[in-house]
Amino acid sequence: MNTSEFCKSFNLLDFVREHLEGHQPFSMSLEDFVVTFHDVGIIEFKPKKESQQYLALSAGVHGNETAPMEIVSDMVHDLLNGALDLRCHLLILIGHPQAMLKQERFLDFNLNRMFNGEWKKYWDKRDEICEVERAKRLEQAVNDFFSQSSANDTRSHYDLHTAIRASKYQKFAIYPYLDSREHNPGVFNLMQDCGVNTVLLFHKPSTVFSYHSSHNFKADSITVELGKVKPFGQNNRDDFADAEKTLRQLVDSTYNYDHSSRYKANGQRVFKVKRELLRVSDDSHLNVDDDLANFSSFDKGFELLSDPEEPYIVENDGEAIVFPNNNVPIGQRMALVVEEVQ
Ligand SMILES: O=C(O)CCC(=O)N[C@@H](CCC(=O)O)C(=O)O
Ligand SMILES: [Zn+2]
Repeated sequence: MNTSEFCKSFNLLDFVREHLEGHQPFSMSLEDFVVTFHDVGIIEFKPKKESQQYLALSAGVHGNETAPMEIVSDMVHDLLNGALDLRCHLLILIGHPQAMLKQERFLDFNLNRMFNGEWKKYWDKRDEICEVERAKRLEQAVNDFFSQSSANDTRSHYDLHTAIRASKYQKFAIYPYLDSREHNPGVFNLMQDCGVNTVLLFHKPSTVFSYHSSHNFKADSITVELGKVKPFGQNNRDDFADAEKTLRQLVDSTYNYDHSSRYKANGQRVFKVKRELLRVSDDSHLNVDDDLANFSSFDKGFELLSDPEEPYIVENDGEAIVFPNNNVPIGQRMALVVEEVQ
């Protein structure tokens, strides 16, 4: 097959399904860029014209979160076929090919709890936990990508997800802890342009993918929850139109970064984490319905987390919950208790 036939028939998700065990790297030179398929689900586009923008887009770090994978797959197809221009350095990552094949969140261990070197703690168990080597490989890809940039270049990483349950605010983002850096208003504005009107500020270092790139490369990184988990083919792509349009504008550089505080005037809600509720024992149990929406709030005095040793009783009216999950192992997050920043 020649390059043009390869590009015309290329479907990223099918290609990933066909190369689950990995493949040898290969590159193709097209008119405006060189594209390198480094490994399964790891594709880098290098523009032939100079660019100071380094953009990493990851999707499918959880294998059942299909809409973001469909979006980046279509973008790759359009790049290869000249329907989308490339004006930045671009890294596309399909996070967890094996979980994607089964449309499951993860197979052995939550991949999005393995970054920022956390996988090293599980290295001896890499034969039992398939996510260990994948976390290492993804980190390496991000490290190689951002290491090519210099101090004056712009680095960004948008880790695209969909949430298990519905949300009171349908699209929201989690801005990782920034160590000593300031939040970038441009990121809030960008989120708003993606249709994301709620941003949650995380309060401490973590092991999620967006924290890895933020912490190690000072990238403008953020985890974006674009809607609710649905099987492949059942996503209504109109629901993602603003996000998709904005991501494409980042790639072809028609997006105008705006560092004003317009997101405030436009009513973007900002929350901060008050408490992370961890499973401390087999008896830890969140007293919430399975279909309770993210950002639902409670009255003071409600026993949100039952546990013989460490229950959590709501301390103030209006405390809200995000990502409640009774199905996590001991030591992992069962929920975030959040409150709105006024
Ligand atoms: O809906 C849920 O309960 C989880 C959705 C999801 O995968 N969220 C990410 C958020 C990562 C972050 O906090 O930046 C996760 O839990 O990994
Ligand atoms: Zn996810």
